[in-house]
Amino acid sequence: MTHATLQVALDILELHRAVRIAEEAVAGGADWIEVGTPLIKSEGMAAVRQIREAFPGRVIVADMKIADTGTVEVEMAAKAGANVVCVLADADDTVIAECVRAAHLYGVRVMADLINVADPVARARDLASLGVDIVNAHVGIDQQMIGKNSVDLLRSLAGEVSIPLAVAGGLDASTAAQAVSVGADIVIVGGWIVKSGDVEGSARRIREAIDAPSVASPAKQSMDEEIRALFMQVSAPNVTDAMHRKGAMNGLFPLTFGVKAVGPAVTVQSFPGDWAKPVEAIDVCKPGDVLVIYNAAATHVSPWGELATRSAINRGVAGVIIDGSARDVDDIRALKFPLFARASVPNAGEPKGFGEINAEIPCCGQTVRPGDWIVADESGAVVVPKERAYEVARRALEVKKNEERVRAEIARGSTLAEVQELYKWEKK
Ligand SMILES: O=C(CO)[C@H](O)[C@H](O)COP(=O)(O)O
Repeated sequence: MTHATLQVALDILELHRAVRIAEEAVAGGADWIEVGTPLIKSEGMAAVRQIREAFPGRVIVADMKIADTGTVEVEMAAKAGANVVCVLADADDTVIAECVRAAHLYGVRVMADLINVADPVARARDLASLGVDIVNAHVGIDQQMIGKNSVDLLRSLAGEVSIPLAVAGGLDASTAAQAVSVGADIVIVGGWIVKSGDVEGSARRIREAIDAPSVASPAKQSMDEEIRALFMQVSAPNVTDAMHRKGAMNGLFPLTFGVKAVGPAVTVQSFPGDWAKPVEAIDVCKPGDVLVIYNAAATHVSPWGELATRSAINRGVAGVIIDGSARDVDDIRALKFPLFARASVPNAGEPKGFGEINAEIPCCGQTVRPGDWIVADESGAVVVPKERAYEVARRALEVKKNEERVRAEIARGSTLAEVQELYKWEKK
């Protein structure tokens, strides 16, 4: 049976939480405990000391990401109780050599992190000859958000060096198993375990996956399918959080409930009382599109109602957003169609035909271009520029994951201020 080492990366800021999370991860089957870079930056070597004290028999990894002064940094981590110390593979050879010398003096190992290295295979060979003990095929969190993949990086290294290979970056149970089948000796998992609402269960699922790796690879999706699948897993608030609190439409309300609209925008520029372009635009939509209608914020007349909704359902339209009003709301609710507007009003106006389909439009304080992504739920609607849709969707999922563990800790009786140490982190 394969036995890869499972290293849990404590990538969190609060030390008191890190200890508990590590206990749960170890109970779920984690072997090594990594004091993650964010924890080291937040708490310093005290974090390494405390984790060492709490886990006397475990291998402790200090993810120092050393870039300079190799001796000093390896020494401080080793003296605090680390068994493995991480250096940036991109650091100068003099730094690597100093790390290796200091590691030998203190009886610890050096792991080199290949994050952002231009030629990972050549650099991994150099590192092995400089005396590094482990190389880590690591794709960083920001790089993951644009689709870079640590298993691909690991694959390129397999068989190229004789020292152990670690892998890190966005791994879950399925990709951890793939990593082991590609040749990983050490599987490093952060977010998927430590941000989970059930840390022990998540660690156990990874443990089981890497102990009996299956090589089945998931069916390939198109980029749009992937973006939609990601956005369907998150909420509109997760999305605006992922965009640094941007993108939300103001003054818009859900007129139907318990439904969500996700999809690329088909836009409509229209005028109050003129419902021709909004209705014609239904026939321009592809299944899964969201119709976004600028109707000059009018609240005295509606360009949308039940018959338009039934037509939109026939076309597979994912939802409608109106900077203006809608009517027949009772019928539309019964149809469970996602509809968002400023107001409801019974007047319909006339189909005159002014306006434009698929032009850039203003909508509730945002600019929407055809193809920009819309995520709308009962909290409201967010527009995501099409160029950043994949990245924002990935980041929104991270936001959601971050909330899972916090939610679990609140369920155990903590408050949000306690969990996040709000007072400590107030801006000074
Ligand atoms: O070193 C790191 C970030 O720089 C992380 O520890 C590593 O990427 C693992 O975390 P995750 O599984 O969340 O990607």
